[in-house]
Amino acid sequence: MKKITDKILTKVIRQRPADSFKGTYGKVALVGGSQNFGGAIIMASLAAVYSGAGLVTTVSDSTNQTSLHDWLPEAMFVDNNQFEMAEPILSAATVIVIGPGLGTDEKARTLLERTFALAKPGQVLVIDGSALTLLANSKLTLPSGPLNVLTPHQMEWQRVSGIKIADQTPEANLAVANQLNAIAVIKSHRTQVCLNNQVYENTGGTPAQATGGMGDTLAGMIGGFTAQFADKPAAVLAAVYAHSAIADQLAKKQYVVLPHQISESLPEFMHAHQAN
Ligand SMILES: NC(=O)C1=CN([C@@H]2O[C@H](COP(=O)(O)OP(=O)(O)OC[C@H]3O[C@@H](n4cnc5c(N)ncnc54)[C@H](OP(=O)(O)O)[C@@H]3O)[C@@H](O)[C@H]2O)[C@@H](O)CC1
Ligand SMILES: Nc1ncnc2c1ncn2[C@@H]1O[C@H](COP(=O)(O)OP(=O)(O)O)[C@@H](O)[C@H]1O
Ligand SMILES: [Mg+2]
Repeated sequence: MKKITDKILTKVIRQRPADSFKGTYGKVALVGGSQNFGGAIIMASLAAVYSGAGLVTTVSDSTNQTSLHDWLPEAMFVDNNQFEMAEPILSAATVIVIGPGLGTDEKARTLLERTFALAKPGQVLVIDGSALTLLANSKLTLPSGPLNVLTPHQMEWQRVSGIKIADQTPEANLAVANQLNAIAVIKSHRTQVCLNNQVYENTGGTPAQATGGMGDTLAGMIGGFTAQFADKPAAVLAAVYAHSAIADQLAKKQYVVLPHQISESLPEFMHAHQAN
């Protein structure tokens, strides 16, 4: 199994060209956040902005708008009850992230179906949290156009792949990822990424990360990294590594690392690990 190490950072994170503007760094649209799980989509949106996406739009339940803007005035907002307003934004996005806090009710399933119907070639579609549970339970198929990136924890992967947690070996996981024609980021204390018929194991991470919202943050980071860096598979690996490396750094002085602290550390961390 290949290892994901700090080498991936300078391979992916580039010094920004002077002659650039927000459009150079990609548009990320994030769909999620029910009335009960608003925090999840706020944390994912925070991660997308702080990892450097040029323009970020959050499509969520209207009850989440004020809290989102308290945390993140940089994000635009569309009420998911007016999904027709979100459609052109999703169509124009470089990356769509769907699932953090989406929930699994009928409204959520419709939002997932409509998003899948819009996703197209050239886009990256990051599927996380509730969207994975819905994918497994409602027998939806992944859209064939975009580069699909699945970010399950082990139980979500069990639901999607049918492989019980105890049987989730690299070989078994890779076989299903290949069958789905997707990148699978299978999260645990040592996250494994199935990509291009290889399994990569992350070398960072700490139990200080074991807190709600940590995966929502990773989904937003994968969104931000794939929006702005050309090599999309490498950008996924770099986001996975950076997420845990920042946590490892903070955990030297903290008993627990909060998801929003990972996001807030991203600009300095990326500055320190950029290549010329
Ligand atoms: N602030 C917010 O708004 C937050 C909103 N969130 C949003 O909530 C939605 C539901 O996501 P979810 O992950 O909380 O619930 P679900 O999919 O039912 O999985 C949990 C079940 O799986 C089991 N399990 C086994 N192995 C596991 C593993 N390695 N890692 C994790 N779980 C593992 C686990 O076992 P147990 O803990 O009971 O032993 C339990 O039975 C989703 O949209 C998410 O984005 C959260 O991010 C939190 C913050
Ligand atoms: N003990 C641990 N060591 C390293 N990383 C961990 C540990 N526990 C959790 N994590 C990381 O935290 C994240 C949890 O994701 P997830 O369960 O989807 O969280 P949530 O849905 O609450 O945001 C994953 O990236 C996982 O690798
Ligand atoms: Mg999660």
